Amino acid sequence: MSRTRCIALIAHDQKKDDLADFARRHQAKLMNWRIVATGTTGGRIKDAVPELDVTRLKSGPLGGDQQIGALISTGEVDMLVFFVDPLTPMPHDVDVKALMRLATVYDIPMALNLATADILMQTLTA
Ligand SMILES: O=C(CO)COP(=O)(O)O
Repeated sequence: MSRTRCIALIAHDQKKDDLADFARRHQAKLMNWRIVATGTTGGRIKDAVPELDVTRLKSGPLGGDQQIGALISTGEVDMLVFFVDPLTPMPHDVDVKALMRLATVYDIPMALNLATADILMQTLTA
């Protein structure tokens, strides 16, 4: 039997409202996925849609991006939605870059903004 597919959801602070709204709008499809999220983002998703299966990892600046990168490298994450804030300097910018690099290395679908994430969700049959 195949395992439940896993999507990683992350948003920088200025984009968390957008991601909470994204989770609400795509709730029906996301219900079929296991979700992993960085700490604060995961809390916001749970608040927005309590029915979703969300595993919260560490907050991004404390290693959460790296944890998600590790899960990608072990084949446990099938898709990445990461609403990045391009206008704010981040102390953990190197971690953000490393995560995007691993998503590219392992060739998993990766959406870095709302428009692309919406298109990605539309391609999912369930
Ligand atoms: O900083 C982040 C991603 O780089 C997100 O972390 P939080 O979800 O803990 O805010």
